[in-house]
Amino acid sequence: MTREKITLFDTTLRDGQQTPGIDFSVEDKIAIAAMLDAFGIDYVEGGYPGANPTDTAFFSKKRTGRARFTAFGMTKRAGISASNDPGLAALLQSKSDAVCLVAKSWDYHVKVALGCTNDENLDAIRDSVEAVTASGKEALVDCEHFFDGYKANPDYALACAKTAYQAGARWVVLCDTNGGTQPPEVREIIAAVIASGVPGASLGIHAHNDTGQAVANSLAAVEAGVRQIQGTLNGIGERCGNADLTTIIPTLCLKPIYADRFETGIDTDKLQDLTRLSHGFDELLNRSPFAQAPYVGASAFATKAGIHASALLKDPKTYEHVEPGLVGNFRKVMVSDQGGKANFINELKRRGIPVAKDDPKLDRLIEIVKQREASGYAYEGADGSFELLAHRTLGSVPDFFAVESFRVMIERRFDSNGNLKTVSEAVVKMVIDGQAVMSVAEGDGPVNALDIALRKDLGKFQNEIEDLELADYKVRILNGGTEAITRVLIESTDATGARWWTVGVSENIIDASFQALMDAIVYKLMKNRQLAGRIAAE
Ligand SMILES: CC(=O)SCCNC(=O)CCNC(=O)[C@H](O)C(C)(C)COP(=O)(O)OP(=O)(O)OC[C@H]1O[C@@H](n2cnc3c(N)ncnc32)[C@H](O)[C@@H]1OP(=O)(O)O
Ligand SMILES: CC(=O)C(=O)O
Repeated sequence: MTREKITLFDTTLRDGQQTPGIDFSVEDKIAIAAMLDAFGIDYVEGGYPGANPTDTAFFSKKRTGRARFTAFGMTKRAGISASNDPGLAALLQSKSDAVCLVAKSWDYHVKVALGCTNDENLDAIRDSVEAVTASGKEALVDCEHFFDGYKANPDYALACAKTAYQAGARWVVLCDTNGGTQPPEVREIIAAVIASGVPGASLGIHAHNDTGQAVANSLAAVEAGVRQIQGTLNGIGERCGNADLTTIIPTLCLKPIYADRFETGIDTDKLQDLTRLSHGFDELLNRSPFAQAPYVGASAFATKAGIHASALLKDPKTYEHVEPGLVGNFRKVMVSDQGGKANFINELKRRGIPVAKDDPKLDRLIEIVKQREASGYAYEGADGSFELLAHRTLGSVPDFFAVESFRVMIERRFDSNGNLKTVSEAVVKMVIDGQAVMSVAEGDGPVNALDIALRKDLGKFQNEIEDLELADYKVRILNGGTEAITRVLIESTDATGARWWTVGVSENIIDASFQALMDAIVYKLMKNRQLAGRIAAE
């Protein structure tokens, strides 16, 4: 059976640009357009030429190879002709292949926002579409507020869609601009549009996520007959965002209910790039990927619960809806107080630490982890500390050095120029090979001072930790009030590029930091001796 094509339209660079806190430069746009083009998206909407210098510069050249490079802008204003409308002229002059015109389709908006008559708006839609097609570009029309408009005045909303179609728009896109429409309403209204004479093969859906239904509404629209989906990478977009293409694409490709009937043009190899695409985009935005994102999140195939892990390790299908590798993601079985023997054996094996299921030391390790997690530790995010704890419980860790004491002082004083300054100083006393060593250091803050002092003189191990760097530091207060417990997580890295997290917990933030710093150093010394960090490929 031949499958019908679902056309993928990406508006990351246009609606995504309307996300609070997101502001792309021309260079960002060039990089993102290239990523989308290479992935196999059919249309890349790049922005609004004429509205701002960035978008005008971006559209001074064609930026995609395979994908249709699409400019966005509004229909001509009422009262002037299409040929005299400067906004429309900027769209036609841009180096785009297609123009997506936003048109009002709710009579209330025509009256309130445009201040013109319903017929003048229909004329604006018709004349603008004709001007685009006459220029040799493909025309698309985003019918803004289509679903709300249909509920208020079905005849007028349908007239807008039909006018766009009859004027020559290749795609008439039904927009749930305010994001409040529900999937059954989407199905019903699209059936009415198709019955009015606009074929499903010319219809698209543009859904916002204000009730968390953008993906569901997009899929409902496909079921009802539309054949183009508009969305964004990682669901960015105005307010709560747009339909997330990183969820929609794998659903269309991997779920038989869609995959048996439709094709997206994204083949198996490309689909395996999906997680990389999603994370690469977040990297460009300088933000952490959302761990619980469907398909592509770090937790999407992570199993914490012991009962799940036990079955998953017998057959992954027991707790996975699709195989993680199909979208370029990984299975992860975590150790925590929610874990049973299966979680621990799997994680230890991954780290090259053999242990038998009936080894009483394994029961002891599980007991320690559960007790410690109850007191505030979190080992699922502290792989380095977990590995050290496992070595200490199941085998041994060399006594590289012993810390006799440490002291941290914070002083607010005037410096020699008379400026008030807060100074942190740390003193650490250690014993290495029977020899007492004392280090004193100043730092930007107390933890920094302690870190510098700890690593200032490690005797015969000093040259081994020269490349050790503190990459990240996170503090969490676990319960409020005077009983507050502090959990510190520290990420370390070294010249090999390896990264590991260590944890410390105490009523005192300096003490918690000290524990995490100590684990970071001991892990590094173990790693140098290939006693730790031997992680099997996932
Ligand atoms: C649902 C959506 O996401 S639509 C996309 C929205 N995106 C953006 O608005 C981002 C880019 N926009 C801009 O930079 C500016 O709004 C511009 C350059 C487009 C226009 O700026 P200005 O000319 O200063 O107008 P302003 O933004 O104040 O108001 C919008 C104008 O467009 C008119 N307009 C809005 N939609 C349409 C439409 N579909 N067709 C014709 N005119 C429209 C409004 O009536 C208003 O006209 P008015 O100034 O006579 O009252
Ligand atoms: C066009 C658009 O972005 C919307 O209606 O939401």
